[in-house]
Amino acid sequence: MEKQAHIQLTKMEHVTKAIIVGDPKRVDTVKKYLNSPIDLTFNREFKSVVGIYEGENILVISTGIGAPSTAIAIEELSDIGIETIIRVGSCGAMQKDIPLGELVISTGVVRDEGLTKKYVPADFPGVPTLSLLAHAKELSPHSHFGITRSHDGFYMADNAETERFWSDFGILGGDMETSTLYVLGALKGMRTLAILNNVVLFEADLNEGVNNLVNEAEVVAQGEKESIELALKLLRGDTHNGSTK
Ligand SMILES: O=P(O)(O)O[C@H]1O[C@H](CO)[C@@H](O)[C@H]1O
Ligand SMILES: O=c1cc[nH]c(=O)[nH]1
Repeated sequence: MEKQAHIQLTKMEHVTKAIIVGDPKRVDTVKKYLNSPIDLTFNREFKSVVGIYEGENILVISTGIGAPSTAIAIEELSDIGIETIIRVGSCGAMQKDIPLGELVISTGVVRDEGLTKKYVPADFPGVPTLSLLAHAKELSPHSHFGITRSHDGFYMADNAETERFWSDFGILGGDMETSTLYVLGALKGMRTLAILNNVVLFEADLNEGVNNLVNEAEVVAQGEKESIELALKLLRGDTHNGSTK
């Protein structure tokens, strides 16, 4: 099998489970939790490592920011035999009562980005795999479970207004990749879940929050740690026996 054009990976024996992250730097953070990790590739925004967590082979790969590069990663991961993907991402809270460093687990997603509509109309729901979601609730009952929104950017003039609009419907948090994961995952028969670490308080300064993440400020670093540990436990317990749901 030839290498996939962007992720530059080919099928690996007994590797069917993956963690995706936005930031290539987070791949190295997840790597610390794996036994016998092997650096694979770093092409464009797609950095990858494979290693073992409690006997399970786990591929970790970055997607970069946003729907297009995430869709490319998911397509190519599907082509190399990945069946289960958990996103370990960051988000901005869209409700006042979600503190920094707490986890938002997306039970469904508003598809407010452009890319997935090129695959399937907006009426198609963006939802995770029920068994992964139920297991996450069991392992992390204190996390915030609810609907999230994926978007295409922050710097539009009406961004604050748009966020308030969606917040009023009870949306918990915003990111840029979950809808792509859920929609493409469903279309491709993959098993998916998104776990998001809150790095920006609702209506607070985006720069400050995202800089906290970049600088590994303690409160968001703790959330990142929890999200990684939860994803690994879920992947470890994910016994799908060839079934996609
Ligand atoms: O931290 P990651 O996983 O990249 O997730 C969030 O952070 C980026 C924006 O700062 C977007 O990719 C958004 O989805
Ligand atoms: O506010 C935020 C922070 C991270 N990622 C987002 O998409 N939004």
